[in-house]
Amino acid sequence: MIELRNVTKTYNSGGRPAVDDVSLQIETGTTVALIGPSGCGKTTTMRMINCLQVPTSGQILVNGQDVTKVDPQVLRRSIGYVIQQVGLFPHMTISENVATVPRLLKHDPAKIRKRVNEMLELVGLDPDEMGPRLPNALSGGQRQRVGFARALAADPEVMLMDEPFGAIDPITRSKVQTEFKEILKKTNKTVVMVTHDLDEALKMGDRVAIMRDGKLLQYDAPIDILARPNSLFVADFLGTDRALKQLNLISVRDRMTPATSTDFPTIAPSASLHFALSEILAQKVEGLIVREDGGPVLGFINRAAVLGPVALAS
Ligand SMILES: Nc1ncnc2c1ncn2[C@@H]1O[C@H](COP(=O)(O)OP(=O)(O)OP(=O)(O)O)[C@@H](O)[C@H]1O
Repeated sequence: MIELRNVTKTYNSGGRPAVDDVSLQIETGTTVALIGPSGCGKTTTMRMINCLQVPTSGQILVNGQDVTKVDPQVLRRSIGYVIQQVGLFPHMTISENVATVPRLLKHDPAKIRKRVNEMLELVGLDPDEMGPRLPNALSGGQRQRVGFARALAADPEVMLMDEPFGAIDPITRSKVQTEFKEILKKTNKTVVMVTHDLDEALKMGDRVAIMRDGKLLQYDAPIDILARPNSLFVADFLGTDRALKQLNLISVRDRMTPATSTDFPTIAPSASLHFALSEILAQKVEGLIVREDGGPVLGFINRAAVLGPVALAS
């Protein structure tokens, strides 16, 4: 668990704080996305967790331990860090890059080799094909995967991710987001990520922290933030399509009813209500049969079921 207690950071004494009295708790195994307008203090907040910045006042605890009391080298090796520019060492092979922290930690070479291969496989790269290559022989999306594998290699409990998908094209980004999210859940990482992309924050975050002028305005699950923004600023920030955004966060499985007819197009149970609505509109039908590809009928979803659950505060 990561805990920020009344954390303030002022870069210039007497100036406005970059981070202003922020308190929040991040449960083990969950992901928090920090989001807000440029300059609101997201990056500073994240960088204080691995002591790349030191709080002016307040405390940051990782598993009950004050991060400013831990040797910075030890702290940074125990916290994975993924950044947009990836920062791979250009003259080292992909395998050597992924092995960086385990080598620093002086793990056994055979164990490191095994771990590197496991990590490359985990992020969808073939160790035999990709491992011997240099970073410049990879695409941007592949390099991002290597950066992620490198951060995971030492099996840190905590991962910090600074705009990790910023440099990837939108289609690859969506795929990589889904894969990284699954890996982070499977490996039970506690994650703090900074993003400028609201859809990314809503997709990746178990909770989203919305900041403005150094202050934490709202800290809630995506669905709750969309349903109940606590200020005009947050409501504006979420945009006028926040009802539609809620549909993205709920799956067909959660809203389907028993099927009484099979005479409709089909949709997968894991599809979002947003996708179901667009299919219903595009195909001009009343509803859709829910089933896995080639599997038995699981249920039915109609327009009313899609639109019913959207709850918006007035
Ligand atoms: N090293 C620094 N020295 C002085 N001021 C800084 C430093 N780093 C950040 N700041 C200032 O602190 C404030 C918060 O910056 P920070 O980078 O944390 O915001 P951010 O929300 O991550 O911004 P962005 O979305 O533009 O990356 C800004 O006003 C910024 O100019």
